[in-house]
Amino acid sequence: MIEFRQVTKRYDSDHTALRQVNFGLERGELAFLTGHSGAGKSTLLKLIMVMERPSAGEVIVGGQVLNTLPRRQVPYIRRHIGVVFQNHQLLFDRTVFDNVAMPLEVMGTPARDIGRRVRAALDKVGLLSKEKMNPLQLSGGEQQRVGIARAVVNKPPVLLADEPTGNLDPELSADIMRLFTEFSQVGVTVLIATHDIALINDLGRRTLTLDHGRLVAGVAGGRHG
Ligand SMILES: Nc1ncnc2c1ncn2[C@@H]1O[C@H](COP(=O)(O)OP(=O)(O)OP(=O)(O)O)[C@@H](O)[C@H]1O
Repeated sequence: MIEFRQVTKRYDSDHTALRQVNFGLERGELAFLTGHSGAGKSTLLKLIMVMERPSAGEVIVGGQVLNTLPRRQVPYIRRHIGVVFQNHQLLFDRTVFDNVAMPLEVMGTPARDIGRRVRAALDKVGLLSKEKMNPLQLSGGEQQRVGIARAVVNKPPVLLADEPTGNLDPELSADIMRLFTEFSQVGVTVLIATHDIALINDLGRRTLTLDHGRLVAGVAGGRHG
């Protein structure tokens, strides 16, 4: 579902963020992406989201080579990629329902489908009863779950998360990871960038480790230690 072939990303002559990175993630695979600050994790996620383009090599998502994708097609690719951020990026002047509905409204989904799909996503993350609330009235863990509902409301085949448990205690982090695992079980390819080694070791999933832009480990089923 996601494939990197000899991918190098150079921002300028002094900043090479990724060096000849190779890996592939299958449909329904859940993997972690880790490495020191500045190792290139965010850059790798941005290449998948087509927020950046590679300097060399190929990034392939869902069989589509993204390098040469015309700019006007970028929004269509992005619809297939749900993204969860550490700081939720929720709008605090809208209800929980309206926050989750946003991607569907952007896509022009008919109003009669929006209600059904938003409620299905909120139900999935256990927040159906809070749809009319303002995100500010929710706890940090609940806000993060609203962010996850918004990321999956249009059923993307790929889900990316950048430090999704950064501000949460271990119990809430485990809840969030359970959700990600459930999405992978229904075929979503999930890639989670994190510094949280405990989280990684708990799940015993494949870990892609970056070190100064190079992929140094990415063994299937490998544990990080
Ligand atoms: N827009 C940019 N222009 C120039 N250099 C950049 C740009 N974005 C990132 N870099 C550089 O690329 C390298 C990788 O950065 P990146 O943000 O991908 O790392 P990261 O692993 O996500 O770090 P962190 O864990 O701190 O978020 C760093 O040296 C960074 O300074």
